[in-house]
Amino acid sequence: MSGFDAVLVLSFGGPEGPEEVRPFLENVVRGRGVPPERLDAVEEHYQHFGGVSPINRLNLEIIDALRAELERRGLDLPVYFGNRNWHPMVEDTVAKMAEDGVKRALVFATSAYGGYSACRQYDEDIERARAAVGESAPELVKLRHFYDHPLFVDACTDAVLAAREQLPEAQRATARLVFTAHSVPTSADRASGPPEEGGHRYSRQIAEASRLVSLAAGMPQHDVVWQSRSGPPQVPWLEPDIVDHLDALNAENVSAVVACPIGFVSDHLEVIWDLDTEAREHAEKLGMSWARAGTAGPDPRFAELVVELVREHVEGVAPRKLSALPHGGCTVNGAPCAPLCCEPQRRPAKP
Ligand SMILES: CC1=C(CCC(=O)O)c2cc3nc(cc4[nH]c(cc5[nH]c(cc1n2)c(C)c5CCC(=O)O)c(CCC(=O)O)c4C)C(CCC(=O)O)=C3C
Ligand SMILES: [Fe+2]
Repeated sequence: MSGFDAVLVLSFGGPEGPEEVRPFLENVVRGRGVPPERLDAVEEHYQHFGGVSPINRLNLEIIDALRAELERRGLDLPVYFGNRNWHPMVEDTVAKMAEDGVKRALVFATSAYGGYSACRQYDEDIERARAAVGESAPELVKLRHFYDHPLFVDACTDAVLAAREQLPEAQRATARLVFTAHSVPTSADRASGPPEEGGHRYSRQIAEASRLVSLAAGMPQHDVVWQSRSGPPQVPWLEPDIVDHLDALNAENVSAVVACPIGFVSDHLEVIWDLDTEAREHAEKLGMSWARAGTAGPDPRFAELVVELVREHVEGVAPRKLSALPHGGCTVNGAPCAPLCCEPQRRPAKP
């Protein structure tokens, strides 16, 4: 009927023990000009949690919920799991899919957005994995961006409202809603999306998702800021950083913040370190109240969302989206969305 025989959940990956941290980090930054001092600092963040990132466990929870939701909808599609940077590696998973006789699969990448790191790099993963497997590799069709899907927006909205409830009652009405996403080099943001769209697809989609959630939450005044900056210091990245932004809000006499990590689908290490540890401590130092909204991944609507994206392909369900911005990301066998879409940036040459 639909012509698809499996779903592949494709994610970032993370270490599961102290000795896995460094090799994982080396995989992440391979050839990307991230200075060793930055890697040392990030290694410490991971070692702080025993060298275990929560990301694999959270992805397995998403997969369990996805399997149940597929079954509930009567869709008989096995779900596979593969990562870019750590085990199970996507190359091994796609090899297993080929062995199992999978011919054509839908790929759910665990990012709602366009841009090089959030979309195109997952295309590269698909291409690399298929090339490693060779002729028997299944056809892999990536599902589209979902930053403005009503189920994603609703899940984030309820998480924001639940976080606001954690604040002292007197501060709830005036608390500032602050959205965060992973920073990227400004050049990468400028190059994101097809050239005819004018660039900045990543930051525009983040801003749009944030606007939709802030309206739905009834907290229209909101800010969009960035976190987890990497790379060499001389390369400009999207700003302001959440920690600097807390200083700015404090100077404006804002006394409470609800932070929503809208750029991520689960509470992985960059959320529990950069927000729950660094930003929270900074807020406390400034005497500000701080509440962090959960990510959409654990919400039951998230599995429904993934299944709805699958049903767009297998049942011709009409795509639901709340914004007028285009949604890309749906391509075959790792092709870019359009010529020159989210072109990888040239990394600064080593001095
Ligand atoms: C846009 C974006 C997303 C969101 C889209 C998506 O979710 O895919 C994302 C997600 C994630 N990023 C993660 C971890 C890391 N990202 C790094 C480095 C970088 N990220 C970048 C961008 C993004 N990253 C960039 C431009 C770099 C610089 C190097 C390069 O150009 O590639 C580094 C290297 C060390 C450092 O931070 O310097 C680490 C360890 C984890 C897993 C955390 C865990 O283990 O739980 C997740 C989900
Ligand atoms: Fe990252």
